[in-house]
Amino acid sequence: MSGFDLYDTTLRDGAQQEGLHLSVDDKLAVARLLDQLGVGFIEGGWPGANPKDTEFFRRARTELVLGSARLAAFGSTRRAGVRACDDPQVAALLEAQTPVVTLVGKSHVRHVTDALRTSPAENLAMVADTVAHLVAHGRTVYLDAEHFFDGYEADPAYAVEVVRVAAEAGAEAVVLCDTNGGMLPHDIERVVSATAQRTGVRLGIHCHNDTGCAVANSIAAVRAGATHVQGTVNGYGERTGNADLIAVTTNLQLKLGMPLVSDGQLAATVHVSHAVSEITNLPPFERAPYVGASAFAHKAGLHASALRVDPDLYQHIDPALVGNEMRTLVSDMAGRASIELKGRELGYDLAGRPELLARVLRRVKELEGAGWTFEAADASFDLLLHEEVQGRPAALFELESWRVRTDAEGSASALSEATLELRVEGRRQVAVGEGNGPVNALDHALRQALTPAYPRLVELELIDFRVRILDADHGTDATTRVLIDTTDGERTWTTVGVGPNIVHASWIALVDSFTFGMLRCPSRAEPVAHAAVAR
Ligand SMILES: CC(=O)SCCNC(=O)CCNC(=O)[C@H](O)C(C)(C)COP(=O)(O)OP(=O)(O)OC[C@H]1O[C@@H](n2cnc3c(N)ncnc32)[C@H](O)[C@@H]1OP(=O)(O)O
Ligand SMILES: CC(=O)C(=O)O
Repeated sequence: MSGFDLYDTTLRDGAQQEGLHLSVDDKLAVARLLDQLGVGFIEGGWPGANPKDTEFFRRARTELVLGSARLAAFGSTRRAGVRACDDPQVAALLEAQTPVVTLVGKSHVRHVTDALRTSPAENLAMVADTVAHLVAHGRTVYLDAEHFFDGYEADPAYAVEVVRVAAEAGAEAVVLCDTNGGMLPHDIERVVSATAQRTGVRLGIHCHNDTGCAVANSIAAVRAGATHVQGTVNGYGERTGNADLIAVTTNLQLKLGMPLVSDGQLAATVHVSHAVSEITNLPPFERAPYVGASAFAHKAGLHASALRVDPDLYQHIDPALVGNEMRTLVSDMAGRASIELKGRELGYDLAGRPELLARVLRRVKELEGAGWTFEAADASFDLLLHEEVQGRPAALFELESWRVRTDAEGSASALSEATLELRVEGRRQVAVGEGNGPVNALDHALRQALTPAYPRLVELELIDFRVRILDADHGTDATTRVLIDTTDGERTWTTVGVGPNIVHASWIALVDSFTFGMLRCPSRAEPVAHAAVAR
């Protein structure tokens, strides 16, 4: 939409988040993803502040080919008492060779006197000189008016004067910053409206999330006239973060009807959000609006019964618009409709089979009552459903027995050995496996017994193993729940086992993991295995 800017500051303000570290390669990769999202501006960092940001801009010149986004360098207004042309920090902004420069400038009079330790008049000159200097060098300049909202409450005339001075010096827009993030939407709407009326200057908004209102505040500002909105992917940022630019953009587009990005770019938002999470190495926030794994996940039986009729009944948008999907969760809050919908997701048509649905539901509720959790273990639920549909369990083998012993010499280390006796395709086998713990030993023994019949087992890797005590007051006598995540390199699935013996619970989850991997999750090269369980 022309005349409206989506401005991303993930690489600058987002990187100010505790625990978030980006290498130059990471920054370049994130910038490419942001471009896919359709933002107009990517703020790459503060050249001159650290070698990494300087290097980012140097490499960006040759390595970063952007579609529609323009790169912005960030820095502050010149120092007090120094000419803009003599300030090395301002020079670094020009050396970054970006088409856009965003300056942070003070707009709260107490920050001028107490933090900058200069006069209000000198701060106005710092803003005006630096903007004019950069504009004279051909840059599009934005001024981030720091602490604008607090400054406006303290001294509106001064805060507004900063806006005027920046615009007169050539700033493209002045971005009003809720730097401390303490505002509520009605404060933002009032102050943005008043500032627009008093100055006639094009305004932007930059919100932090300290009241949990950064997205709402950004939207309030747009409703009050702001035509430039700043934020970060996944809401990363200093303290509690910045406005999540994905939520802001999606709300503006889908709720306020502003055509900001193409349908394809909107549908890429889940991908971009998760890909950026991979790079930042911060797990995606499951309950994130629009893009979270739980954003369209339905647990309550009543919801599922209405969703079965029409997904719109319990969803505010079609998840496909943002590249997400609806999921049904099966748990002790499920009803028959939940089982039917989950079955549909897993490829079973259970419509018109009320007895089967009731039977599965009964089993789910009983097992959940005993500590199982199917919402976290889709693969175990799939196997349960498969058993009820087929009238027999999916099984790779018939078990005769297993045992594990653990030997320790001294306290430094312990070694486990597992022995399995089982029948695979009718042939009796005895397998022995060693491991650094009982589950590892069972894993090795089971692979040894099964791999000749199921060679694809070598592709399976256990990537996570989580144990939870279900009745903490029982101490070491407690019931345990084990969840195992497994991957074959293409898909990842979770299985569950429960029991008072932690090794037994692990065995159940391990067997489900292998069974699902071999019988219910065939690789594309192995359609035969799928046919073996065809319904
Ligand atoms: C609201 C925001 O988030 S704005 C972005 C903030 N981001 C960062 O601070 C990350 C990058 N920052 C840095 O690497 C460093 O702080 C640097 C390189 C910028 C400056 O480092 P130093 O020169 O050692 O100064 P230091 O960080 O101690 O203090 C900041 C200085 O900038 C001055 N300053 C702060 N805001 C402004 C401004 N808008 N205009 C001009 N000067 C400013 C301060 O008065 C202080 O000056 P002083 O050194 O004379 O006391
Ligand atoms: C500029 C900025 O990051 C802020 O005021 O929060």
